This record gives sequence, C-alpha cells and structure tokens, in this order.
Amino acid sequence: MTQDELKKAVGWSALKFVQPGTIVGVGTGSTASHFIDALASMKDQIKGTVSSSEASTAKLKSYGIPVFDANEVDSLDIYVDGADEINHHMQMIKGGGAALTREKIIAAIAKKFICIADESKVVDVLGKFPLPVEVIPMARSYVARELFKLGGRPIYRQGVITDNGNVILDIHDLLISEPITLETKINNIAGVVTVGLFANRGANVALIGTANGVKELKL
Ligand SMILES: O=C[C@H](O)[C@H](O)[C@H](O)COP(=O)(O)O
Repeated sequence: MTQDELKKAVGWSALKFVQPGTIVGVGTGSTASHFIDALASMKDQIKGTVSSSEASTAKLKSYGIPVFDANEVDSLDIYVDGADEINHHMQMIKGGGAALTREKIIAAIAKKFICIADESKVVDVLGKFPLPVEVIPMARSYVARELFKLGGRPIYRQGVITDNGNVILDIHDLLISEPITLETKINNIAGVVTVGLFANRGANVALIGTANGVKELKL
C-alpha cells in the first residue's frame, strides 16, 4: 500500500468516532483531508465542524459542511487530526503544514483527540521531524537565539505566513527527551505564539495505518 492509501484508510476509520448530531473538530493536512472526504459521506447526520485552518475550512465548505467559529462552541466531543510524529506516550509533533496554533486551540476545546497517521509517523523519541514554532514576526531573531540555547538549530521557514499572520521557525537536530518540560519552556519565550509539541495534551486515541490494517493505540 502507498503512504497515501494508508492515510486514506485511517481517515475513513476515524468516522466510527463521529456521533450523529454533534459538532466535529477537524484538523489540517493530507491525512485530515481524507477524513474530510469521509465526513462528507455523513454530512447530513452531523451539526457541523470547527476547522483548524483556512485550507480545511475551504474543503469542508466545498462539501457543504457547516463550519462554526471556535468562539461559538463550548466543547467538542472529538478532534480528528494528523501528526508529523507520534510517540508511544501519544505525544506528537505537529505543524508541518503551519496550522499548529489553531490545531492546539481546537485540541484544547475537545474532550478526545483522535490522531490519524500512517505508521511512518510513529517514533520512539520525538524530534527527527523538525519541531515547528509559530512566532510573532518582530520576535523572529530573538526567539531563534533562545531556541538555539535549548540545543536545537532553528531555521526560518522561508515564504510561509500562517493563517494568523505569523512566521514559523523549525527546530532541527533536537532530540526531545522531556517533551512536557520542553513544550512549557518554548511556550514561555516572549514572541512565541505556540510550539508544535503536543505533549501536555497528547492524543487520546491513535489510529495508525499499517500494511496489515488500521491499528488502534490508547494510553
Ligand atoms: O500543520 C499541519 C498539521 O499539524 C498536520 O496535521 C501535520 O503536518 C500532518 O500532516 P499530514 O497528514 O499531511 O502528514
């Protein structure tokens, strides 16, 4: 099976977590895009969605699926999204598509985070995938210097502006031995909007696409 077929399989398998009559939190990226295709097949049974990016919003709307503002929603049963890496504690690196901040907000509103990923995303130690950090543009150099002190090699993602009007620094060569502590440290740097480390709030369920079918992991 190709990687995209594995992503499609997990995207569709997440449908079983969608309860009729609810508002569903929807992620961003190629795997979440398959979930949107799947969700469209039961669009008349759900109340609508909250979306983590302009790209996902556009795709949801193209299917005629209602998209609510996150401010209109008190709580969500589930948030379904992909990941760039996930470890065995269900902690993740996200933000390869620059949507990390809105993703973290919707994950915070949701009771359950359902991570959908192909098996190439499962790692023992997070950090091979460069860790994205969304930064206020005027703080870019300062934040880069602070991230360098943490032992990584921050690289400015040229030409990318997030949906919130900010920039991204990707931290290369940082093997993350203490994800919870690191998430807090990076979030505390002035000028950082969000780090794409989802450690304090990881996934509750992971649906992992493998050549032998979709495996479900829970803590
Ligand atoms: O900003 C993007 C998101 O965090 C994505 O969920 C993540 O990059 C995984 O994307 P994909 O499903 O395309 O591998």
